[in-house]
Amino acid sequence: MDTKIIVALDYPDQVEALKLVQQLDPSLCRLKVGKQLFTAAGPRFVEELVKRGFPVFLDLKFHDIPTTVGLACAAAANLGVWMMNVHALGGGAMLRAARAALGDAADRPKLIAVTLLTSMSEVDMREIGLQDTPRAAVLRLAKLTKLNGLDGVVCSAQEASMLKQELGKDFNLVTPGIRPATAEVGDQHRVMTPAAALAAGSDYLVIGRPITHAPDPLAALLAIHQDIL
Ligand SMILES: O=c1ccn([C@@H]2O[C@H](COP(=O)(O)O)[C@@H](O)[C@H]2O)c(=O)[nH]1
Repeated sequence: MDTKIIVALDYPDQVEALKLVQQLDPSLCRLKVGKQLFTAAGPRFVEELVKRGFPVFLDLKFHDIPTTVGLACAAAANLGVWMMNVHALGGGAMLRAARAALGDAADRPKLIAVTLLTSMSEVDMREIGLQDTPRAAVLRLAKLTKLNGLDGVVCSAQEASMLKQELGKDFNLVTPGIRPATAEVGDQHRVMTPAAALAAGSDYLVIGRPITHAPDPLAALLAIHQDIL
């Protein structure tokens, strides 16, 4: 099964992460390794997840000068990950360097760019000098991402239908901020339920705490599968 669910393994170390991973298999979910787990467990743990057959999204959101980002993307590709990302706010030259570093082999990792973090509201945008709406900023950054040859973006599911319409069905939309109706929203602002996100055009749903903080994470994941059947 080509699953659309990406479980965010936001755990303090590999021992904690493996408690969940050992209950999973690649037909149930893809896995995301972010800054916390990567910093604690390192690249060898990413390789271990790849070895177990999971498509791994390395969510390190690179944002630096173009040369540094290109070299970081090349190093990430060597881990055998399925997907990696950078921040679109790094600009066109940085996006091109990231894309160029991955080459054109058929099995290269997918490269996507974060538009506007799903935790950000219009108030947060004003604080950093962005004067438009989240939708306008996301569209602008997604267009820049596509123009520079990347495979898709991280956005909220609230922007998914607009982006599918504007940028086409092959441009991947990876959406965190997914919350089953009964889940706590926490620090996310632009959220949607799993079923609504898929209906809106999300290609992949990134889900962390609604699964990892559940009393029975496997049961929580299976319940989401049922919900989106
Ligand atoms: O805009 C973004 C980009 C990345 N994330 C990451 O996704 C997960 C979401 O976890 P939840 O516990 O389901 O909120 C987390 O790893 C973030 O770093 C995001 O939320 N928004």
